[in-house]
Amino acid sequence: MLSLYGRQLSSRLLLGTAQYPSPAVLADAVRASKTEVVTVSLRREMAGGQTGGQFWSLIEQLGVAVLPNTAGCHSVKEAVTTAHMARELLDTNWIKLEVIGNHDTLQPDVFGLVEAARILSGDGFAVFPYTTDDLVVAERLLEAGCQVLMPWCAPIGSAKGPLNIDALRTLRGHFADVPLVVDAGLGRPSHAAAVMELGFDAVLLNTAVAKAGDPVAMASAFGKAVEAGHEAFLAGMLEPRDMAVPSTPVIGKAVFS
Ligand SMILES: CC(=O)[C@@H](O)[C@H](O)COP(=O)(O)O
Repeated sequence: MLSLYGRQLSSRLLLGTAQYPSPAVLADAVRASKTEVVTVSLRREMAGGQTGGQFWSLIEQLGVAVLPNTAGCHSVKEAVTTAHMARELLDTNWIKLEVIGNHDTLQPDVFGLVEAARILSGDGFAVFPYTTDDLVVAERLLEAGCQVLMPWCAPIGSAKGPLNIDALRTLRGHFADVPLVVDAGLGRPSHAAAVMELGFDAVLLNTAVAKAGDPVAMASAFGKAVEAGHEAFLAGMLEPRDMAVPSTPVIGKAVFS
């Protein structure tokens, strides 16, 4: 079981709710993925979003936990205010904290992120910070009160997959006891399996499912890939070797003359 801020989850896939072709497809994708947590942009959905007021009843019907996010916030003040609104409206102290630092890359402003994380942790929030794969920033976020980290593997919506496997491996090695969720930039189920094979606890993704030719089938594929990657990690994988090693024993081989 995955434990995030004391909540036990069977699924290690967290799914975004934006950009689906229709509310019905979103609902079917959530079910097919078997996720138990969806993230919702408070700013977008409060502004009417893609589905208007019906969106919230749809999410309620799905029976999944809601992780509100501060997507679209570019300053500490905006992010903190949005988090407080989310807590009041959705009755949860969970917040996926995004403080965007650059319009083109949508990469986090890690300085603002640490500041906002400190404020919100002090205010009693369970903060899920969307961060880079930088080790020192990760340390600062933990010092600020975060108990979960969400490093990116590539820029949001890029579908590039893990750009810096070594940095992700370093994070995993360094923070053996901290739940680490890879967030953003995944494009294919094999990307999800690859980071889960490194020992990450979960992945969060949106675009690769919502924008797939068949979002429901893709949600199902990602769900399976996450599970396969985790199972492989637990099973203990063979390290790559330089030399060939025969997989068929020589002793007892039939002799043809
Ligand atoms: C929905 C959400 O929170 C995104 O900001 C998240 O980071 C996912 O990124 P992808 O869309 O690249 O999967």
